[in-house]
Order: sequence, then structure tokens, then C-alpha cells
Amino acid sequence: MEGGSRMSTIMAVQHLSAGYGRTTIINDQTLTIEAGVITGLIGPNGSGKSTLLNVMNGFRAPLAGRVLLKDRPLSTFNHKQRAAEIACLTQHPVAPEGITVAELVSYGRYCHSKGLGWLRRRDQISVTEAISTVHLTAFKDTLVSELSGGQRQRAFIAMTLAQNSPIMMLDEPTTYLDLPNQLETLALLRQLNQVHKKTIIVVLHDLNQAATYCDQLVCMTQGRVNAVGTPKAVLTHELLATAFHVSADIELNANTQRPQLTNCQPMAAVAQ
Ligand SMILES: Nc1ncnc2c1ncn2[C@@H]1O[C@H](COP(=O)(O)OP(=O)(O)OP(=O)(O)O)[C@@H](O)[C@H]1O
Repeated sequence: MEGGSRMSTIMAVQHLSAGYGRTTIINDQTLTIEAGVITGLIGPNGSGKSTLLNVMNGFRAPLAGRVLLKDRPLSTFNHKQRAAEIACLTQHPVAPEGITVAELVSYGRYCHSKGLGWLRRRDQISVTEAISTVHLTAFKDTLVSELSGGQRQRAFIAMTLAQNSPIMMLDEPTTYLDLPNQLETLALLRQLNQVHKKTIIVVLHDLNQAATYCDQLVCMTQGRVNAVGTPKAVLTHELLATAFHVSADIELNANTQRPQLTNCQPMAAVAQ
């Protein structure tokens, strides 16, 4: 995207409203996602990032408006068709009791198989490759319940990889990971984007990581799409103040021209 290459819209959110019961969280918001781009969803806690993601991946129906996937309403895709297009890693994924890493990752092949538990050779290769990509080969027969938080997160990432869908949506995939594993996960997403041309939508809280690894940022504030654009365009002093209530120095990395924040402080502390 920063290189100015031609882009095409793969998903469109049109006049979307979404919420829970009678509570509207997102009200009449519109957004387009370009194919082959890493889009970072940023915003303070409770701003509606997960709600938006869960409507965009079809887990939650809109209250109004619609989501288009490749120009077709998402609501017209059945579960398997949707899974063939979009692989999701939710914020708090739960594994069924008593399953191993390999079994969990094989669930990612569901949309390509005739049923659970019946894996063809191609499915098995995808599962093995996905486990290897996240460096869990030594744990493939370990129960998911016996993994550390970081290992478990990587097992779920492998499950989404095995799904081999052109679009990946990940809600805070770096949660529970130590810094090396955070960076490795983000580098993996970049590799999947650059080498395998995946379109990636990822919720991130670390703004420097979002600026470094995402081509486009979408900042949510109180259920509204507050800003959309390149990290340089979105991460301004004004946005930091109005959306996050922080002040910071913003420097452009000389090589990447991506913004990096230093000296972050809560606005209240600055005012003292
Ligand atoms: N299952 C639910 N039922 C009712 N309200 C919900 C539910 N999930 C989220 N909400 C509310 O919707 C609003 C937006 O929540 P959401 O999880 O989308 O925000 P978020 O930006 O992803 O937050 P965070 O960064 O804390 O994960 C919040 O006010 C939250 O309380």
C-alpha cells in the first residue's frame, strides 16, 4: 500500500450498526478493506474493535447495514463458504477438553473436508506445515490444556493458518505472548501477507507494533471509525489526544517512514 500499488476492495462495511440486545455499539459506520493489505484495528478499550471484527467475520449479525465480501453480502455465504474465505482468531479462543495440538489445528481444515475427523493427505500436510510454522512440532501430540498461554496462542494461530483462507482476522493475537513471540507472530503475519498475499485484519493495542506491521490503520473510538489511512496519516498528535488521551513524541523511522511513538504520557499527567 505504501508503495502505491493498485488495490481492489475485498470487503466493504456499509452503513453498519451493531450491538448487543437493545444496546447499539456501532452506529452507521462505513469502511472498505483492500485486498492484500494488513489492516490494523486500533482504539481504546471498549471502542468496538471486537464488535466490528465479529460482524465482519459473520460471527455476529448486523443490526443494520451490511458487510460485502467480494461484492457479495456476507449473509449469503453459508458457514463453510465463509470459513473458506475468512480464518478467524477470536480474542479468547477456547479449545474443547482433551484435544491435542494436532487435533486443534486440524479443525482449521473443516471447511476443506467432508467432515470432522476425516483428513485427506493434503489436509494432513497443511496441519503439519501450520504446526511447524508456529514452532510447535515438538508439542503436536501434547494436550492443548497442558500448553503455556503463549504456546496455546500459537496453536490457535496454527489452526487459522491451516484453514488456508485468503483473509485472516485476528483479535489481539499477541496477547499472552512474550516480546520475542509477539514480534515473531507479527513477522509471520507480514510474511503471510507478502508471500501468500493474505489480506489481514488484526486488532492490536501496541501502537508502535501497529505502525510497524500494518499498511492501513483503522482507529475506533466509541463505536465510530474515527480515522482510516496509513500509520503516518492516522497516528497524529491530535488522534493520540482525542482517541487515547495520551501525548507522545512521534518520530518517523528513517528506513520505513513508519511513525514510532516515544515518551507516551497520559494527558492528565501532561496537564499537571
Ligand atoms: N457480549 C456482549 N454483550 C454486551 N455488551 C458487550 C458484549 N461484548 C462487548 N460489549 C460491549 O460493547 C462495547 C465494545 O466492546 P468491544 O469488545 O467491541 O470493544 P473493544 O474495542 O474490542 O475493547 P477491548 O480493547 O477492551 O477488547 C463495550 O462497551 C462492551 O462492554
